[in-house]
Amino acid sequence: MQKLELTLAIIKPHAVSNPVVRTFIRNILKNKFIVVKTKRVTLDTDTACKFYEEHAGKFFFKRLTTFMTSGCIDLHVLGHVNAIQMWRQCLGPTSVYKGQFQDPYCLRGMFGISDTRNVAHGSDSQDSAEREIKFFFPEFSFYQWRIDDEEWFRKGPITFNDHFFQHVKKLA
Ligand SMILES: Nc1ncnc2c1ncn2[C@@H]1O[C@H](COP(=O)(O)OP(=O)(O)OP(=O)(O)O)[C@@H](O)[C@H]1O
Repeated sequence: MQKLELTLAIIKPHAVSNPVVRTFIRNILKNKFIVVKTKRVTLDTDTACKFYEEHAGKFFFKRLTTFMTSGCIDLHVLGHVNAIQMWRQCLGPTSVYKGQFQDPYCLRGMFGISDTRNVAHGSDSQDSAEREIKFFFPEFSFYQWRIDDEEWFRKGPITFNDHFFQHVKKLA
């Protein structure tokens, strides 16, 4: 049986505040992933700087942290056998301009405004997924999570097989 992989998706402020983009992303999440946990928060500057500390000193750091504190963000823990790569594939390249040329149907290609306002974040490895999920969901237990029961996440057609759900039940 394949192991369930988790990743952290952050929907950035300009995407959360746009109902069309928000609904589009929500449909992707509910059709392609199991949404394990979700919450909406507004970051303060200290938290944003800590989350992006690996970029401290880079020319875009101030711009990035100011943007990330400018409105609500949506945090989602996503599950799939290949969650990290799949979500990053949905996002497309960091550079919106590259996205528009390489894969015009990726989220950043379609809805990105600039390299900073590039729609959403996705963990880039299993280690960073674990660190980032714990950062925003300190209470999260990797062995005792449950499938989020928000109505709009439950409605969608989820196309996972029985083995997958048995595995999910065992973990929950
Ligand atoms: N050259 C740049 N100019 C402006 N903003 C940038 C630039 N490079 C990165 N950023 C911002 O910093 C964030 C983190 O950068 P990183 O290099 O980790 O990109 P990523 O791994 O593609 O994106 P993310 O970590 O957000 O999923 C990017 O999502 C983007 O908002």
